[in-house]
Amino acid sequence: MKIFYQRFWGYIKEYKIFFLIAVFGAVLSGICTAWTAHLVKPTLDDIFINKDSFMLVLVPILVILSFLGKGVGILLQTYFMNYIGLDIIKRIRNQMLEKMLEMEMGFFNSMRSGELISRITNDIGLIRMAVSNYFAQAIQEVLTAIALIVVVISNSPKLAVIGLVIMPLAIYPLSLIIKKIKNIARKNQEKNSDITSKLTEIFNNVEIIKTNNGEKIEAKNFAQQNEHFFKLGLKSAFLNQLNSPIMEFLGAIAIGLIIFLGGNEVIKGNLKPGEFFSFMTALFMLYSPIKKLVNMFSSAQEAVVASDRIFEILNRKPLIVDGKIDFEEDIVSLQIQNVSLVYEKKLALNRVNMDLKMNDIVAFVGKSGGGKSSLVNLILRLYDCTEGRICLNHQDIKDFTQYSLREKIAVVTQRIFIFNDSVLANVAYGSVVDEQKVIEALKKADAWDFVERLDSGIYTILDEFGTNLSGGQRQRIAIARAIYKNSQILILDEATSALDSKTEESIKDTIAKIAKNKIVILVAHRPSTIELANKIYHFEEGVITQEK
Ligand SMILES: Nc1ncnc2c1ncn2[C@@H]1O[C@H](COP(=O)(O)OP(=O)(O)OP(=O)(O)O)[C@@H](O)[C@H]1O
Repeated sequence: MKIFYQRFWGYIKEYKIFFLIAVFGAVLSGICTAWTAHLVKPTLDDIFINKDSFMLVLVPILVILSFLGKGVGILLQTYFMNYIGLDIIKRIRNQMLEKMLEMEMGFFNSMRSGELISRITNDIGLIRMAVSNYFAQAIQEVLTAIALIVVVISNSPKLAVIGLVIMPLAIYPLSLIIKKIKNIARKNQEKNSDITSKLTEIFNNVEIIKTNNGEKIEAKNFAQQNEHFFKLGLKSAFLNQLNSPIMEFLGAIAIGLIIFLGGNEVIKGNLKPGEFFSFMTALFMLYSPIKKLVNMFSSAQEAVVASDRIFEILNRKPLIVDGKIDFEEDIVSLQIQNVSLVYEKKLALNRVNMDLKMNDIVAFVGKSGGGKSSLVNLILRLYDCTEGRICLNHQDIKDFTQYSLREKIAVVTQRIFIFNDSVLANVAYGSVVDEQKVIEALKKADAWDFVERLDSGIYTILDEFGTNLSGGQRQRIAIARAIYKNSQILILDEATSALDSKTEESIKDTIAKIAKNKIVILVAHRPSTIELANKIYHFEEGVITQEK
């Protein structure tokens, strides 16, 4: 809990003025609340018993003013704290995505996408309440409680002892419950991640699920996870509610005792009725802030767990450390020197060597799983070599910033990314948009014919994953994107596998034409694609076995 507030205090400090206004609102409403309890005393003693006509006018005005003050205070507090809370949440959400995108590929392989989505949406949602409301509300409730305790003690210190001694007795059972709530909150949030992961998996694979008649299996698996989630939610709701009856029971004991003892004092004439009722009103009113504080503390457990999950990501350092040099010169050569790559335990590349020069068109061939795509991933620095090094113009790529390195490389991989945006934005993705250049790239990639015929041409919005395109059309958009980038290294990893032989032939001509002053790497199985290459590297189980 302490760590939680320390973490967010760092953020809140940046909104000093707004925070001070909110605290002023909290103080105002706290004082006004206590003042209303105090007004019971002049109402009884001065108006009813002493029949004071001046007080008859003054007390109602003071009542109205104190409620007005309370309302204004609450409004100031809630508006400014919500502003601070929502703004912090917005910033943390942005920071989280930026941080996640900085992570190496291994991070994404080990975390399910649903888990990441859940942290960035659900977990952040959970801390919102705590940051927006609990900080100022806690201040307000503590101040209200202190002010009411002052009223209680000033009316009868003797009776106050009874009321105020019972309170700490409640702390022990409540602390046990709160500990349990925290455990359940952790399980609950993990389960929520499981559910989001399952849903992402289902929606991303809906075609396969349908073709394999998997709807019932998926629905059943989901229902099981959902049932578990429901049980945890119910348990947490029950424990959260258990606080109130415990507090109420102990409160009733205190009030019963006070009525007995206080009534006795009034009968004996040691205490005025006004003092007693003011005391009782303040004590009744004291119950509300204390109950709210206890409830807030137990609800904040979810936020504490969520903030642990959020800061686990925010404090994590990417394993791929960015280089310092902006790589600006032209690429003349690419060296792969004694490179090995181990994914967790799997040896994917074993002491690979290669020396490529500008104007080379090389082909990586070999059986599936041989390590071709792994080498491409290393050149792109999506992973770091476990051993050996990769150099551009004889300088280790680790020295360069990842941004400047990837600016120099255009890739079409087996997995084609189409964004839910226009053809124009899809082709120019990551670069400055130039319509004429996009059309040129589409023409070179043999995609212009079909794009031109789309309803809005290059402005047609493509569906997520490019589901409104055929496999071959998707591939041609991806090739156009690589051509548009006009980088000095062009990597085509099975980039023409979905094309008919005539289109493939035409794209081959384009590649031959644009290969000038570039290094082109073709990862391929088909002999037709390999024809272009002046060097062929044969991969088998991570080793280059043949070189022509
Ligand atoms: N992210 C990963 N984590 C663990 N192992 C991986 C990962 N990616 C690839 N591998 C393993 O590394 C080996 C080489 O895979 P790679 O994708 O480089 O082969 P490839 O030659 O490109 O195959 P294909 O022609 O089928 O695309 C395979 O045994 C594969 O199972």
